[in-house]
Amino acid sequence: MANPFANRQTPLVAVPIMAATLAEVQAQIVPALSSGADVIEWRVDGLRLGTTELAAAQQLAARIQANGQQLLVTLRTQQQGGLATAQQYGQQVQTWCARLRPDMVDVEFGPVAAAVMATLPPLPVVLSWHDFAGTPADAVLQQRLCDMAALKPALLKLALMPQTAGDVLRILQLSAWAHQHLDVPVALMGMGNLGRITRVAGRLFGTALTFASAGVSSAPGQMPVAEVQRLLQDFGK
Ligand SMILES: O=C1C[C@@](O)(C(=O)O)C[C@@H](O)[C@@H]1O
Repeated sequence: MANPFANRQTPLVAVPIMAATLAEVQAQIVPALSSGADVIEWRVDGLRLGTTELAAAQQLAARIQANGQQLLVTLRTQQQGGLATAQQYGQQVQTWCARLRPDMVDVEFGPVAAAVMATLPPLPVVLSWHDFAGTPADAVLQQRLCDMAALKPALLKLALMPQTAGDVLRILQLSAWAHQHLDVPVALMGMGNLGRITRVAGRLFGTALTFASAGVSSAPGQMPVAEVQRLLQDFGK
């Protein structure tokens, strides 16, 4: 299985779809398809499909792939800033993979991550961890990244909430450190306005994936996709 995040010069750009109903997905998918983003992240936490709507949802997933974009399915739990319950988390992720047949899948880092990964189909796994309150100490984050890398996902993703310019610098520095020292591609981002620079400076600091908005934002600080693409090019020169 090829790793789409390996050896990237420029980060892949993902845009989220985050909807409660099929009608909302249908509306959000239109700008996402024409956005030029490499990846569409379908945040399925919070999505309620009626029994007759599954086939239509599957067609939307296939449309993303036919459009040459990679489909990332993410079920974000309440503990990590999403809407899904943590109950039977692995089972829920498995079910969404079977339904939408994505190209890659998000798994939240935690005590059950390894067991969850073992039950999934052979897809690239984006192993994620969020802190919506702050940016923990460097030693804590380095240890977390090492623990995550031990599970051998396709990508390690940390989203942190910088509170000071110093935190922003630490995120960028940690990104460069992880890129150099770990044998797994990484994506580190700062949320909120302060963190925005981390979403566009990835070419300098070794980030393999960044998140932008095609109308809908799934985290504070996401910028419009065209702006992110332009700045990624500018800062990488
Ligand atoms: O993990 C991430 C990163 C993210 O939280 C961000 O900060 O852009 C947005 C989420 O949708 C995604 O699953």
